Amino acid sequence: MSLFGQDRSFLHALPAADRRSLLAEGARRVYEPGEVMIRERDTSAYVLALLSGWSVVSVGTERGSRLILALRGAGEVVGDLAAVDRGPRSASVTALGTVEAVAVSGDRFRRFLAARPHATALIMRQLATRLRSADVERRALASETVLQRLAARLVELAERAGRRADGGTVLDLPLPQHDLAAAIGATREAVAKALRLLREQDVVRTANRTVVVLDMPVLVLLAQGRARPGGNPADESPPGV
Ligand SMILES: Nc1ncnc2c1ncn2[C@@H]1O[C@@H]2COP(=O)(O)O[C@H]2[C@H]1O
Repeated sequence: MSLFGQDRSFLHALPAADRRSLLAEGARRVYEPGEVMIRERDTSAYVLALLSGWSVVSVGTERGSRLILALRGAGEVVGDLAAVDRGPRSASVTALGTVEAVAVSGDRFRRFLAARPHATALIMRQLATRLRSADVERRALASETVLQRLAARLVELAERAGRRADGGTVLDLPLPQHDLAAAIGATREAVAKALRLLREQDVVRTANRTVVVLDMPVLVLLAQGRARPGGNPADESPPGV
């Protein structure tokens, strides 16, 4: 499962001349931390090419909570679905920190793609990656414990946003810790319980906005469902964890 996009973002994969043309089609915008850049179900159709900062893609749930679908950063485009299919916005996109972007109207973005088959192919690849990731996510939700899903998320965040320090891998989370629950489709209580298990076994250490992974090999095994907290095969996870 993956919160992040492809290694090579849309803007970076475009030839430099095309990248300049696309950015010249739009207007620069700066979003403050927490500002909604795109609102779920809106009928707007602009595309945002992200220049810097992190944004979070999420949907509201029936229970009034939110489910985090993805994190998007510099070089990526968001808002492509409405621009392509002219439907309402499929999700909200919110700035995590300050985000700098260029907003290109849906019409201009479609014209840009129509004139450049390789750019259209990149968008198709992005959609394919997203669909694959959504399939993996559905399987995880249907079959994995909260502990396993949390471990997998932490491994991913460590690989993509981790740095070696403090005797482990420090995750300077682009995501506040309390959003971890929203990122694995679990309740906060279940995530707090899973984190406690990981802490008790010295697999992670947690502080305000950071998580330090102390034992990556065990975290990876937990993510793969090949280890149990405490390492005792008889030590079954309680239901929901
Ligand atoms: N599962 C997802 N993964 C990554 N990005 C998404 C996902 N779902 C929606 N988005 C992005 O969020 C945007 C919301 O507005 P759009 O539907 O126009 O386009 C959407 C995509 O760019």
